[in-house]
Amino acid sequence: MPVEKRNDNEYEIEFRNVSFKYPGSDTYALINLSLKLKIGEHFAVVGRNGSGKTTFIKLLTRLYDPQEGEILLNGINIQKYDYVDYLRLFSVVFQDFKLFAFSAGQNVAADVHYDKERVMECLDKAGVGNRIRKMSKGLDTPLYKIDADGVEISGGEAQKIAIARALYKDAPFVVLDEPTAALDPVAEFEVYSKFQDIASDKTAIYISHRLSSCRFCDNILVFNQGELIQSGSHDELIQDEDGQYYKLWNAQAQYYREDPRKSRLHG
Ligand SMILES: Nc1ncnc2c1ncn2[C@@H]1O[C@H](COP(=O)(O)OP(=O)(O)OP(=O)(O)O)[C@@H](O)[C@H]1O
Repeated sequence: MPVEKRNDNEYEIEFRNVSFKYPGSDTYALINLSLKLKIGEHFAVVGRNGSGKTTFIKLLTRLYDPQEGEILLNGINIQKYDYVDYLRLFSVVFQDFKLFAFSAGQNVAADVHYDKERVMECLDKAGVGNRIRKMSKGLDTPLYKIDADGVEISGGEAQKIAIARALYKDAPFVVLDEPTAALDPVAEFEVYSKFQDIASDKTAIYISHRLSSCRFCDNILVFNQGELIQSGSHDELIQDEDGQYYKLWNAQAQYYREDPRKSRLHG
C-alpha cells in the first residue's frame, strides 16, 4: 500500500517487541526493542561497539525485517507499505556514505537538475558552504581528481556534503549514523548543535560515540548488547551511577575536560 502523504508530517513509528538476528548468525543483534519515534522528537543513540545502534537504523529503514515483533508506521506494519514510498520518509547518512565523482551540487541533490539556491543553503547549514563557494566552479566543481578540474576534499568535508545531501532530501525523518567520525570533537559538536536547529521540526536520530556531542539531546537512548537499557536526558542518566551511561561518560570524560589544568592533573 502507498504511504499516505501528510502535509502535517504526522508520522509516528513504533518498534513493538522487536528482536533480530542477522542471516546466518546465532546471536541476537537486537533484543525485544520497544520504542516510539514521534514527530519532531530528537534522539541520540549511544552505546559500545556492537551494541545494536546501526542495526536499529537498518531495521527502521527496512534493510532487514525483524524475525520477532513488529515495526509500525502510524499503526500499520511497515512491511505493508510500498518500499520506495516508505524510504521517501527518510534521509539517512550512514557511516559508509558515498560521494560520487560528479559536481558538488549534483552530489548534494543526488540529481543532475537541482535548485542551486536550496543546495547552497543546505551546504551552509552543514557548515561547508564557503569551501564550495571558493572552488573555481562553485557548485559545478567536480569532486575528486578524476576530472581535470576536480577538487580533492577531506574526509570531514565529504561528511558535511553528505549531511547537506540528507538535508536537501527534506524528509520527515533524518538519521545521522555517526556521520561525523572524520570530524574532530569541536567540529562534531558544531555539526551536532547545528543539526538540532536544522532538524527542529523533523524526527531526528543521531548516533554517536562521542557522548559529549549528545549531551544536550533530551532523549538519549543507551544500547547495550542489543538491548535498549536506558533512556532520558543527560542530567537524568548521569544520576544513575550504576548505569551504563554513567560508565560510558566517565570512560570518555578524560577526552573532553574543558579545563586544561584538569587535563594536566590527569595527563
Ligand atoms: N551484516 C552483519 N552480519 C552479521 N552480524 C552483524 C552484521 N552487522 C552487524 N552484526 C553484528 O550485530 C551486532 C550489532 O551490530 P551493530 O553494527 O548494530 O552495532 P553498533 O552499536 O552500531 O556498533 P558500532 O558502534 O561499532 O558501529 C554486533 O554483534 C555485530 O557484530
